[in-house]
Amino acid sequence: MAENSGEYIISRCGQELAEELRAPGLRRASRRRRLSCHCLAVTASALAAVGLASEASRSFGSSCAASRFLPRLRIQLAAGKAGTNGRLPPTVAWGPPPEELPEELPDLEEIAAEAPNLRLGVLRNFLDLDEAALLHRLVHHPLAWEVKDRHSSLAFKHNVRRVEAVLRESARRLYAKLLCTAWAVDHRLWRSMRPEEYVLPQIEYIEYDVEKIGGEGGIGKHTDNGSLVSMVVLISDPADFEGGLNSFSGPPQRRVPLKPGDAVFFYGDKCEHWITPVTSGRRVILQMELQQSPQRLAKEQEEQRKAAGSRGGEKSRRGGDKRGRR
Ligand SMILES: O=C(O)CCC(=O)C(=O)O
Ligand SMILES: [Fe+2]
Repeated sequence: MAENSGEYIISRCGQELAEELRAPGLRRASRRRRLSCHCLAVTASALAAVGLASEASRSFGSSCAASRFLPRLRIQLAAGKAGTNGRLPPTVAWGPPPEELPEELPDLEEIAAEAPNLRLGVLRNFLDLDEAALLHRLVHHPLAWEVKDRHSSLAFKHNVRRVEAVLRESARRLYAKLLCTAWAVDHRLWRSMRPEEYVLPQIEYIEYDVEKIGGEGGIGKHTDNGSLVSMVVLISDPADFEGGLNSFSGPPQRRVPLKPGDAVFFYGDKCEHWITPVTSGRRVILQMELQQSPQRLAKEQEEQRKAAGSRGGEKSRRGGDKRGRR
């Protein structure tokens, strides 16, 4: 196995990373030197983050400065589909640094529920005006792309652009703040993220613009399937729209009015949520979901299949009456 091939790197990073790197594609592409600079940089930083900095620079050259990325992020290259310039930026995994504990979050307001998984966390003034302005600018960047991936059974009227790649590349401090805070909130409220596992962050700029949509905006009751931690931050002025109140199933059912910059965190996969219709104006939010790894999802589904089998063929949770968003 040649030292500088993707295969070598993959063998050093272990089976899980190999799957995420989609080994054959990476090997072919790196041999022909046809991976985009962006992909190379992400790959290089992935290697640096798992302690293979010298391999990263040997394999991809010093032009892909691994140090451009936050060293505490464990990064992996995942699937790329058609999108920006015919390719979507790769999904990049994140895992909490094993040796660090999350911040204490003294300002976190906890909103109780009967079941621990339905607890909510609110951080007032989580993002400031400059951070909101940065988001309004970056959403027009070529690394942000439009998605239409909501489940067909879900009632929604809004426009969505994915921004995790542009945040990772151009607003690293903000990107790290979102992830580290979500990790800390999870640690306090649900402990759904396991320290040795990674998550796949999906960050979306979502706009409900009644004029643009040609009617009321909104999203019906749903769960964010596979999301261990979901976050919604209001980044427009409530004076600019009517309706759009964040609501969560209980017991007890809760409504969480947000002011600009306020964030609400919830266990997306478990806690049903929706907003009241946006009846006029324009409401904009930043939403983040920390999706569980495909390995964990497969394991969970297998356990559910087994449990359903032992209960005599009852439908699995995901195959039941959940209104999955995707
Ligand atoms: O607009 C919101 O506040 C919530 C959006 C949401 O839950 C979603 O897009 O999954
Ligand atoms: Fe949602």
